[in-house]
Amino acid sequence: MNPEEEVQDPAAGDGAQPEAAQHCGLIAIVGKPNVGKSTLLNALVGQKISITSRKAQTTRHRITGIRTEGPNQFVFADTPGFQTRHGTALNRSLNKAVTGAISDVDVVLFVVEAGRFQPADAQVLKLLKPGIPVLLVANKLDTVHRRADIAPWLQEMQQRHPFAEIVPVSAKQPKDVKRLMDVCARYLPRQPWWYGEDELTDRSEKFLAGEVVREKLFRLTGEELPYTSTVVIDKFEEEPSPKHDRFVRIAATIVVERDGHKAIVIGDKGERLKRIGTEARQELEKLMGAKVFIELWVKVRGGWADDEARVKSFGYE
Ligand SMILES: Nc1nc2c(ncn2[C@@H]2O[C@H](COP(=O)(O)OP(=O)(O)OP(=O)(O)O)[C@@H](O)[C@H]2O)c(=O)[nH]1
Repeated sequence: MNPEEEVQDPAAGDGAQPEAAQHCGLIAIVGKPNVGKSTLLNALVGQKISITSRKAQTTRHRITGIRTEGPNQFVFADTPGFQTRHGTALNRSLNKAVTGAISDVDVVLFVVEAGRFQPADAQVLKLLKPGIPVLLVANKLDTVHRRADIAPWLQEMQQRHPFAEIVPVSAKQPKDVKRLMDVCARYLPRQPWWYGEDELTDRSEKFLAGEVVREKLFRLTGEELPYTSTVVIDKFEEEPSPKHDRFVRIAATIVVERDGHKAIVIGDKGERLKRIGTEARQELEKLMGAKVFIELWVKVRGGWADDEARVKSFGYE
């Protein structure tokens, strides 16, 4: 063949699959807060994409992670934990994001804690539409000490919903995650990939910057800070630099509800805020392959979770 005639498929990459053999589909991950959705997504994608934390409600946005392996491209939609105590504008916005994420997908992973089924789980299950296959992912299997206890529970779950399959896993066990991937692969329609083979997320670096700062904020303040605290990226600019291939300047504001929360974030002589900044910078430098300069501010905005317009202005639809 004349080399000039050779046509490269941009989505295919090296050693790629011919388009005709490609499978690709959208997989939604749903479940009540804290069941391990983000941990599972990160394990499925093979790299940290969504932000995890011990605190419930840390995932507020729909985040997609992408994994391409062999002929299969898995496109994952993470969803915010379903908040059952309704009321504030923030919670209404979270619930809307959950319902939005589960329509129009090829398969739903409904994540629960193995051996448990609580009213909040039932509420999420009620949102699932007929017609889309639902896999029951019974996570945190490692916390079930007597495996025999799980059999009656599995039977009970089969009564609750016509699950396409039940997959007990521990999101922290690579072999379980691989098994779950193999199950998911069966639900991907045969169609050309939507993304390049190496792409991991369609979120912008600016979005990831906000998520990384938020993760550090929650990790370093422990249980002291309510989840209504948030992070707004005010500036995200790439600047020319004589010393670095890439140099990115970021300014972010941590928005809290009370003066007392502001003091917690700042810490003794500003130590905590400084650590949040340093840890966020180090992680972003790795993620983006760039030198990063980050400046953090803390502002008090009382009751913002109750104010619909303000919730929108912070990027929650
Ligand atoms: N023992 C054990 N812990 C797990 C497992 N999967 C997740 N966890 C832990 O469960 C907690 C919650 O995990 P997340 O992944 O943040 O949960 P989430 O469902 O995304 O939570 P929201 O963001 O609140 O909706 C974290 O402390 C995880 O380390 C698992 O398989 N076994």
